[in-house]
Amino acid sequence: MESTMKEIRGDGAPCVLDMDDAATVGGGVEDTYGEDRATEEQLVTPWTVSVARFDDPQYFCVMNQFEYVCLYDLNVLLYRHQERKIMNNIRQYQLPLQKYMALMDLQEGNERLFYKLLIDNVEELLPIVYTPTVGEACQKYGSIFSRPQGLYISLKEKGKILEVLKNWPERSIQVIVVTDGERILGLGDLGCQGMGIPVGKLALYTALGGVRPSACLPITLDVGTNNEELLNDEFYIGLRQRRATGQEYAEFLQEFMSAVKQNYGEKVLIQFEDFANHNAFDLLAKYGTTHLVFNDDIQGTASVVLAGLVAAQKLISGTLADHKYLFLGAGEAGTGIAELIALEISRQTKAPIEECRKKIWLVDSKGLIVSSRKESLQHFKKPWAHDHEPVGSLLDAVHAIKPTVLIGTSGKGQTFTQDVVEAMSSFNEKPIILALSNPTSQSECTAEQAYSWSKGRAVFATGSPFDPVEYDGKIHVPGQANNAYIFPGFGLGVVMSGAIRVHDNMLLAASEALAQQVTEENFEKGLIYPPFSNIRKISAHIAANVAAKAYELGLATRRPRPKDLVKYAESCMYSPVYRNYR
Ligand SMILES: O=C([O-])CC(=O)C(=O)O
Ligand SMILES: [Mg+2]
Repeated sequence: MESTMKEIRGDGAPCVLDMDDAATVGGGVEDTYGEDRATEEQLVTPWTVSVARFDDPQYFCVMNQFEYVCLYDLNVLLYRHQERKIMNNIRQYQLPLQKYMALMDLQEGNERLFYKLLIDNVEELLPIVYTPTVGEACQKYGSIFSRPQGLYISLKEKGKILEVLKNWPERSIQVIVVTDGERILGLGDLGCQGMGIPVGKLALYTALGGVRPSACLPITLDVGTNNEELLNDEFYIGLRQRRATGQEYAEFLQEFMSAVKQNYGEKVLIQFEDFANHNAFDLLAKYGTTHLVFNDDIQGTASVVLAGLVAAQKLISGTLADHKYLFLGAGEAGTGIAELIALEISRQTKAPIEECRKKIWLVDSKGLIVSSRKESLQHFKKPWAHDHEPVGSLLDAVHAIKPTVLIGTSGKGQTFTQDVVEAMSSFNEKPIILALSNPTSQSECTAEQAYSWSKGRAVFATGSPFDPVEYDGKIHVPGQANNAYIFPGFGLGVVMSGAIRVHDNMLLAASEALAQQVTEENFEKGLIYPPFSNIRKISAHIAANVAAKAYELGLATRRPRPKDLVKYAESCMYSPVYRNYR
């Protein structure tokens, strides 16, 4: 008979795990600070913890509790009262940036409460701690922050990056999100001020994917900036020099990647975020074979879009192979999505991938990518240079290709004009239109424009959040095709299986799991993504599917393989529950 042990889940419900599974609760990383809900049944004497970690935001609650300890049931006080009070405070602020700053203060001051709030109010707070407000915060980062978050590693630290990493107080790191700030969302080069992005992404790793906060490390590599405005800004927080390039840049990155592996081992997930195209593809290709790396903008975005397209087939009764795809933008997101679509069509139809790529067309700043341009194209665009006469504009390309799916990833706002959307709607009963550029100001069109110009017929989703739109008496709800659906669950799946490399099939697995989470009720509203309110459940399914694929591919090292991977994923997820004090 198999041995079992009783567990208490984050929501208080008991669940039973196999002994083997229980032995690796928390993804196998030691729960140094008692963040796991697995330890929350144990009574803790507050002063022992507070002496040890009195300055730590995770235990700020302990200080508060001294005042209340005899008077109230602490959990009730801290959960219900404090949470309501702080949400109420946050709602008082008029500007999203003020809300962002209040939430960052909370994250610094009382980390558990911050995560509790974020998890319980995810749809309301996601646009604040993440896209689009995080974009504005990055633009103003130098002037709004008194206490920096994350770890900055600058060119000045060349030769001693390992020492710098050792300065970070946490030892058991599972996920690093790193940027060099060169392409922050669609806002361009924000240099060191890009730190808001790794900080925000990792907050989502914890809130949406359940990776423990202490296991997350946000890093900004300061290699200079080419943003003249920042170079002349007295509040700019980074190096005042132009960006390092070529060999200097490559050597710096090499030292960083080696230092990470030396310090944290082989199983730390390194997520590249918002690097410029000219570095992102090379870094992924170079380190994909030696490190556990994932590029969110290439691979995460691809996986979320593929999920939406698979789900959309239910609304239009087709298969991926039935479509013709046109992209505006041939950078990381555009080519990353295109390649994953081609891979999935090839998997479904057994046709060679080269054939499947022919269904996909890309437009860049010089027009349609066609074979006559091949010689001058950057390497990541070459697979998309098909035979066709040159076409200059997006509108002409829409007329020439007659796509069924139009995807915007160029980082430029208002490029899906009325003419473009009307053309799409003239030869498609239900045109699929995805305006993916972030933040809101860079969106290719708004939800209102998409629905009114298509006369309510578009199957529409965006990278940044948009409110529902009423058109012709019907409410249309635009989905948010943002990689936030994927990376938290994907990362959890990688970490909990102890995967040592990321494989494309793991991205397909993530995509498949997300598409399966779209319900009939969601479809009825025209949605091709489930709501974020269920994201932790969704993340557990994504993690389980990714982990299953990692085991199947022989890339997982955590043994034995848990039998029920969804239950195991849930058991690994951090829940911000206060501990009980004597
Ligand atoms: O951060 C987001 O909202 C999505 C993303 O990765 C990007 O736009 O670069
Ligand atoms: Mg990004």
